[in-house]
Amino acid sequence: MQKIVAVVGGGIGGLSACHHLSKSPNVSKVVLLEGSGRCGGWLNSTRRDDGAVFEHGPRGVRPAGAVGWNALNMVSELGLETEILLVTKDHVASKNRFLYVKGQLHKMPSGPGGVLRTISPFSRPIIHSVLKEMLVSKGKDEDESVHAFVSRRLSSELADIAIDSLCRGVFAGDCRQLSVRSCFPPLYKAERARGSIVLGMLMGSGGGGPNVVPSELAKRASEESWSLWSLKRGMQTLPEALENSLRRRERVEVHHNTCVKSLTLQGGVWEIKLEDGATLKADHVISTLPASALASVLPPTAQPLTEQLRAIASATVAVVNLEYEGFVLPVTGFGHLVPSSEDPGLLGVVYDSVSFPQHNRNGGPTTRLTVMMGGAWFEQAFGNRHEVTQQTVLDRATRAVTSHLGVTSPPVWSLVSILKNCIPQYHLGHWKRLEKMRQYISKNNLPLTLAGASYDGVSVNDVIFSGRTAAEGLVGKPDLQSLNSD
Ligand SMILES: Cc1cc2nc3c(=O)[nH]c(=O)nc-3n(C[C@H](O)[C@H](O)[C@H](O)COP(=O)(O)OP(=O)(O)OC[C@H]3O[C@@H](n4cnc5c(N)ncnc54)[C@H](O)[C@@H]3O)c2cc1C
Ligand SMILES: C=CC1=C(C)c2cc3[nH]c(cc4nc(cc5[nH]c(cc1n2)c(C)c5CCC(=O)O)C(CCC(=O)O)=C4C)c(C)c3C=C
Repeated sequence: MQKIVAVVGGGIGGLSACHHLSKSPNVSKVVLLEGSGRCGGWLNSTRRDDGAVFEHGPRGVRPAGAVGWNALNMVSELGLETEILLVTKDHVASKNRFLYVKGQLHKMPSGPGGVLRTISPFSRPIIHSVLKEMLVSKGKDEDESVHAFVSRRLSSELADIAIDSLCRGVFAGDCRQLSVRSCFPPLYKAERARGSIVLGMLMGSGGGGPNVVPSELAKRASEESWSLWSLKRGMQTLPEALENSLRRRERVEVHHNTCVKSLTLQGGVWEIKLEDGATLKADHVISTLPASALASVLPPTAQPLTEQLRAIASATVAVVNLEYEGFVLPVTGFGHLVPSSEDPGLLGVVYDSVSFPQHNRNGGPTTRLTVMMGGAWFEQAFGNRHEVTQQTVLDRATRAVTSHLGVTSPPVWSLVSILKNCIPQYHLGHWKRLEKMRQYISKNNLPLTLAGASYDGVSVNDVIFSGRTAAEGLVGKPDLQSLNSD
């Protein structure tokens, strides 16, 4: 039977779901419902007339692994190969990543030399913890915080400084609350399978990952050792290209400014009420809304599900894009992260003009930086997120650039964005929550699939893959003949 499928939420997850649904002959209609005036969600780039590009959300995607290949395959299908900007593994932005500890920048140890020697801010060579790790017995708990896991297996110093910072630079979150099982599945699986992270990395943890056939572009990324990619006109180019491609398909409708107000199931069919009072029907809903937003539109009868959805927290991040005249940085690299013990409210600074100088304005040299603040510490740093002023946030960012990087000149351009609830927090027990929710959906035969950043990974790659998994779970994998059938 052919189905009408509604995809709710037009971020990169929803667009990816539609992209894959649109390849299937088993779907009679795909309707994408996006509440805001544009698709793309957190993929949001400001493009200035003078050629400068500033990212408010993601600024780089990793090309590695099956999910990395899958995203590059989509880039290739959209004909965006010539738009790619890349950073290779031998580029300074890949080699130099810094931590700001005790008022100073420290280059993160890399390569054999970095692991064998004592490198500040660490008090002993990392190799000590790595060798000891293989002798530490397996944990007994079904889940553990990232901090507890790393303290137990490696060292509390690595957990306090390096892992604390890493969790702030991926989840804007607190490693004492985040789950190792859900945030870093390869570490958890390595311990389960081999009793050691090191042995798991060396010998593999079994189970394998998803099977993705690499496109020529994905193969190129491996052969040329890319570590990160972006797009010439910014990451927003990707949702724009996806949306344009969907609009060319007869069976797909894309709606902006279409906020879903409620979902009610009647006789196995969803009735979707929109904020403007209109309703539409769908045989199946793929939700890529943040978990709490989905909870607020589901019917009261789905209370066991909404309770679990509401428990998936999210963090607010203040993002400040800054542009300076000339080259003002004392070091060169991807950027620096700040551990929570140093300054809880200041997550770190990305040196955008080092990784992607192509995004600098035309004409004279400039330095582009992004200061990220808040996250799990937002209220502690700024108070109520609805009341904080742009000036307060800007002042805090420019002060950090002065004290961390010695930049005394004022920025020539700046833009402040408060990204409310922008990044899900996979707290301890997240896996159990997912299991409960999916069991509830299956037991109650709800024609509903959960996709997007709230569940199985927050990276752009993970979210694109979640859209594909949701689509293929519903309509199966496409056969080659049905591709481009519209
Ligand atoms: C500051 C920042 C930096 C990041 N950096 C990176 C990075 O460098 N690399 C990387 O891989 N990832 C990065 N990420 C993560 C990644 O960008 C996100 O996890 C991903 O974009 C989330 O996509 P999504 O489709 O799941 O959700 P969203 O982008 O949140 O999309 C959900 C959509 O649903 C819509 N919506 C909400 N409610 C309704 C409703 N009721 N009805 C209809 N529509 C609704 C919203 O308007 C939105 O468009 C970053 C994220 C942030 C915030
Ligand atoms: C809201 C979440 C994020 C904040 C805040 C953030 C800040 C931040 N990140 C870096 C450095 C890197 N981030 C990288 C990838 C990456 N960043 C986020 C989210 C936030 N970053 C995500 C979800 C991802 C994807 C992770 C993945 O699994 O692919 C990377 C590249 C990855 C790598 O090669 O290690 C870097 C580098 C800084 C300096 C920073 C400052 C606050």
